[in-house]
Amino acid sequence: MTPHASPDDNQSAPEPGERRQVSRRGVLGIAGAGLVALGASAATGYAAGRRDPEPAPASRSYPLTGEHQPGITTPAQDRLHFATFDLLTDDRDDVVALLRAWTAAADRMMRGLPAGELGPTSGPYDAPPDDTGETEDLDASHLTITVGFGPSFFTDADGAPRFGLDGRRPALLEDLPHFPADALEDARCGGDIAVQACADDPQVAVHAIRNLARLAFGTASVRWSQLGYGRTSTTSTSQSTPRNLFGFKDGTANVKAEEPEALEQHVWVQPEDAGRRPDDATSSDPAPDDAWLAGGSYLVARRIRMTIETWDRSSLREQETVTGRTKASGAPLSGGDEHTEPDFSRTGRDDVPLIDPASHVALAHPSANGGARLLRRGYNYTDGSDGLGRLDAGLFFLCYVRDPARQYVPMQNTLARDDLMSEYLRHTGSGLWAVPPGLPDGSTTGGADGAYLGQTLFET
Ligand SMILES: C=CC1=C(C)c2cc3[nH]c(cc4nc(cc5[nH]c(cc1n2)c(C)c5CCC(=O)O)C(CCC(=O)O)=C4C)c(C)c3C=C
Ligand SMILES: [Fe+2]
Repeated sequence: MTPHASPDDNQSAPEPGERRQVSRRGVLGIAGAGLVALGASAATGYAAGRRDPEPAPASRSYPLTGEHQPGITTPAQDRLHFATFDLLTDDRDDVVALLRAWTAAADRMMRGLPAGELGPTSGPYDAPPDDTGETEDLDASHLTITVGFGPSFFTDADGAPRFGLDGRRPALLEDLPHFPADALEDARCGGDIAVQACADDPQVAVHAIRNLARLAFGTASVRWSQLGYGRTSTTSTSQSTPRNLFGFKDGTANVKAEEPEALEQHVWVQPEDAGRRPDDATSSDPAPDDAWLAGGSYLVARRIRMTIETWDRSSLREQETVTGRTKASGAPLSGGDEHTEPDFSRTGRDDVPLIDPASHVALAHPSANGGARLLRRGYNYTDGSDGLGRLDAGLFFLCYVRDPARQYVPMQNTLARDDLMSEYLRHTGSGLWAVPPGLPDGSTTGGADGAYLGQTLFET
């Protein structure tokens, strides 16, 4: 489906949990029929009593509610707009009001509705519209919005608590350590709040972030953002494996939605994790009061530039050795097909291992990481060229884990130190956020009583 194709041109069959829906304009057309009868006209400058449409039956739409936030195990969509925000206020009530407003808007946009109740053209003529309008003729396009809180959300630069959240910061939510060869740019790191918007239409993903930024005006501002295309992972067995910009299948051995035990073990923060400190913690501080995160997860983002031109001049043999898999089918070099488990003990001529022990797959495999796995959800990115005619392109690596200190940090240390692939990579952006659980099924959003993302942090 092209970005502006008719919503009837569904790109994919409905997924489990999907709703059927018409486009925003279609939904509003139904609601707006009454407006015509009332003689209402946007040109007169009045929004004459538009009803908030019923929860729209949707195609290509996922619900915001559920035990976990959407956008984690949801089948990875093809487009990403990721943004981080810094809060401009010291007032806890302002933060809660922002989270309420964002939740209501996210709920609406994920249903394929405008961000606000009036929409782009039916509000007061002399006020800014409560939706920016560029998705008027588009459906929900599988939009998911996922929100996380960074270390700086909880504590300021001097370590003092913010927003009355004393003791509420999970001990595992620390700035990531420096890794060998990191080339991080400050303007692509951190942020009090991260928002991941994924959709199958780039205009829908960008619209979501744009409207959340508009709603945040005066309370939070965008710190940095990243567009991504071409998912580089599969989060469901129903999906085919895509390719990254090195041309290799990426996402084969990912944790998938159909592995409930693996998700509990590797992705979802468990109730018994409350109060946990990293294994190397020496602090005598009291255990954190972080039971609010149960059912949530941790999100790691890394903007990884690939030195494409160097890669493109390397031989196929070198590319496959570095990766540990074949370029054609994605099968491990030890044999079999894409989904065959790698056999690291298998040797070839002169007893040399068929999979190089320093290959990416050998070093990222659970057997080299104490059994740790990640739920990867990355995207390709291309941000034009640098001043030297080289593509500024790579992988915007996103992963969700239950414990960043035990899962991501040691793996990244190993890869940065020993991975043959690291010669072709440069990490330029980074961040870690705690992603609160989802909204209970059946919750309503909006208004003073509505449920909101992060409610367990502020109200339990
Ligand atoms: C710290 C974690 C990881 C980073 C950073 C990372 C970067 C990165 N990866 C590729 C390409 C591939 N990765 C593959 C597998 C794979 N990668 C990680 C972790 C990180 N990758 C894991 C945990 C795994 C799975 C290992 C396993 O269980 O076997 C693959 C193989 C196909 C697959 O299973 O997905 C490729 C290809 C790039 C290009 C890259 C940075 C730009
Ligand atoms: Fe990888």
